[in-house]
Amino acid sequence: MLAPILLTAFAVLATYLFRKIRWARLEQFKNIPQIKPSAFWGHLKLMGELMSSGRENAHPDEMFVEISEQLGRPPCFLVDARPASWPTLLVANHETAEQISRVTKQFPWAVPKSPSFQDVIHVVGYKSLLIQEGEEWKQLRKMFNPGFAPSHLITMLPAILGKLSRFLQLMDTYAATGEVFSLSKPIINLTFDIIGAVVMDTDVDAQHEKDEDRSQLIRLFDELSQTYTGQGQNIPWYFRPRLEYRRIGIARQIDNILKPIVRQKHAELKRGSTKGRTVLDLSLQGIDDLTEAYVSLACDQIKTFLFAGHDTTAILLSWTFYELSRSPRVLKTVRDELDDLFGPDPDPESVIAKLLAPGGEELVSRMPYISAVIKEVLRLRPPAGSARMSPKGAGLMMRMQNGEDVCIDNMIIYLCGHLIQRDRNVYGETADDFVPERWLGDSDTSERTNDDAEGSKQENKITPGAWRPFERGPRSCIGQELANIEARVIIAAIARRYDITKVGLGELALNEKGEPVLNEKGQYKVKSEVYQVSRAHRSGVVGRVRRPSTDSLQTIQVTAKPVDGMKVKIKLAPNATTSRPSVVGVGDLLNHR
Ligand code: HEM
Repeated sequence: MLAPILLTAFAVLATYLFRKIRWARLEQFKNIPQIKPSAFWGHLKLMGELMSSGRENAHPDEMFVEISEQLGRPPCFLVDARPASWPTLLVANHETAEQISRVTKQFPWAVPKSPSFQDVIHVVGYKSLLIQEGEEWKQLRKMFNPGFAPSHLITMLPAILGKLSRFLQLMDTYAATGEVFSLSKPIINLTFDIIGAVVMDTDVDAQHEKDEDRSQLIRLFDELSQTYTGQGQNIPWYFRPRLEYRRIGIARQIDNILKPIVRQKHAELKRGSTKGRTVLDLSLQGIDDLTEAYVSLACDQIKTFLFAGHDTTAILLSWTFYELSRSPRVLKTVRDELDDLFGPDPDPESVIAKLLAPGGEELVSRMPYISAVIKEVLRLRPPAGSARMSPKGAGLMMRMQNGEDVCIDNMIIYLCGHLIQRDRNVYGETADDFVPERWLGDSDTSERTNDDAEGSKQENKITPGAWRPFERGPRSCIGQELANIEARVIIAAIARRYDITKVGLGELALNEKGEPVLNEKGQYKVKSEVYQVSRAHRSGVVGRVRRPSTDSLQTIQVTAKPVDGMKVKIKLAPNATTSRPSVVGVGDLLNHR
C-alpha cells in the first residue's frame, strides 16, 4: 500500500522539480541575451569548457569577452551558473551601466552592492564602507570623505614621497644586478606603505625584503589573503568551518594591532600633540568620547583602505610600466613631458625636490600626457569592476535591446569595465589598442570624471560614462584621487631612470639582429600576451596554479592582475646617473621641509 503512495509522491516531486529547473533555466530570463542554456546545466558546463579551453587561471572577464563576441556584443547578457553562483547579468555598455550606478528614487544611493562582497568580510570587517548600505554607508562616507578630498591629499605629498626611497633603492639594486624580478611585488609593497602613511601615519614596513622585518600587520594581512587563494575557498562557510575559524582568528589579531593605533591617535588629537592630517585623524576630529563601537568602526575602515587601496594602484602601475616598455613613442613623450616639467635632470631626487618645493603640488596636476597614459591603462586594464544586486521584490526593470522590460532583481549585476571600456561604438576600431592620445584634451582622471556636467564641458568627444575604472555615482571609489597622485608621482620619479624589459610572457619579439620590431600600431611586437588573473596572490608573487572552476564568478569583485606578477628586468636609462643619491636624498629632503 505504502509503496504506490511513495512512488506517486516521488513522481509528483520529480515532475515538479523538473518543471521548476526547466523554467528557471529556459523561461525565467529568456528575454535577456544569452548563449543557449542547457535545460539542466544552464551555463555551468559552458563556463567550465570556456575556462579550461582558455588561458590558465585567467580572470573571468576574459571568458565574458568570448561570450559577448559569440552573442554579437549585446549591451548586456546573462550567465546562469546556478547553483554555483547567482544568475549574473553582465553589463557591457555604458548606458546600461549608468542605469545601475546612478541615483534613482528607488535607490537613492544607487543599486546596492552584491552579497558576493561578503566573501571578503574578514579582510575588511563587518562595518566596512565597501559593504555597508543606506544611511550607515552615507554616514561613513561623510566621515571619511574629508581625508580623501583632493585639496587635503595633496598636503600628504611628503608622506607619499617619503615612501619612495626604499623602493628606489631596491630598483637600483635590480638595475645593478640585472636579475629578473616580479615588478608588481615591490610596487604592491610601496603602495601598501603609502596607504599606511596616508591613512594612519604608521609605517607598515611592507617594503622589507625579509618577511621577519615586515610589520606584524602586513604579515597578518598576507596570511589572511593567502586563505583566499586556491580552489573552493568561496563556498559557504559551513562547508569549510576550519577555514572560517582561521580567518576569524587572523582578523581578530589584525584588530588587536589596529585598535590601539586608533585610541592613540584619538588621545594625541585630544592632547593637541598632532597636526591631525591623516585620513584617520580627520575622521576622529570632533569625537569627544571614543567608544569601543567607534574604535571598531574605524578599524574596519582602516582595513578597508589597506585592502582596497594597495592592490588596485599597484596593478595600474604594473600595467603602465609594461605598456611604456613596449611603446617607444609613448615612453618618449612621457619622458619629454617630464623634462619640460622637472628639467633635464632625470634623477628621482631632483624630481622629488621639485615636488616638495613651493609649487610642487601644482606640478602634480600638470601632467596631461602622463595623465592620458594612466587613463588609457585604466581603460584597457581596469583593476576592478562592480557587482550589485537589486533585492528580491524591489522590481528593478531593465529595457533589453528587443524593447522588452525585464525584472533584474535578485541577480548579480556585474558592471564589467573590461567590456564597457572596449565598446567599439564608443572607442571605434582602436578599442583594443593602447592609444593614450585619444584622451588629449580630456586627460582628467580625477573625481571630476564622475560629474557629468563637468564631463560635458570638455570639448571632447568620449562620453564620460564610458570611462569608469573607479565606477561612477555615489558608490564610486573614495580613493580615486589618492590613486591618481600616487601614480603620477611614481611615474614622474622613475620613468626616466629605468629602462624596463619584459621577460617571459609578453617578451618582445626580436629580429635577426636582435632588435625589437614595431607593429603597425607603434608598439613593439611581442611573442605572447600578458593576461589578467583574478585571485589574490601573495604580495604579487604569482605562481600557484588553480584549476578553473565556476566559483570565480563569485569572486568577480577581486582585482584583475597581470598573470606573472609582471616579470621584468631593468637597467638604468642611458642618461640616468649611475650613483644613487636618491636613496639618501629623499629622507634628507623630507627632514628639511
Ligand atoms: C587605480 C586604483 C583604484 C581603482 C581602479 C579602484 C576602483 C574602485 C572601484 C571600481 C570601486 C567601486 C566598487 C563597487 O562599486 O563595488 C571602488 C570603491 C572603493 N575604493 Fe577604490 N580603486 C582604486 C584605488 C583605491 C584607493 C587608493 C583606495 C584607498 C583608500 C580605495 C578605496 C575604495 C573604497 C573604500 C571603495 C568603496 C567606496 C564606497 O562604496 O563608498 N580605492 N574602487
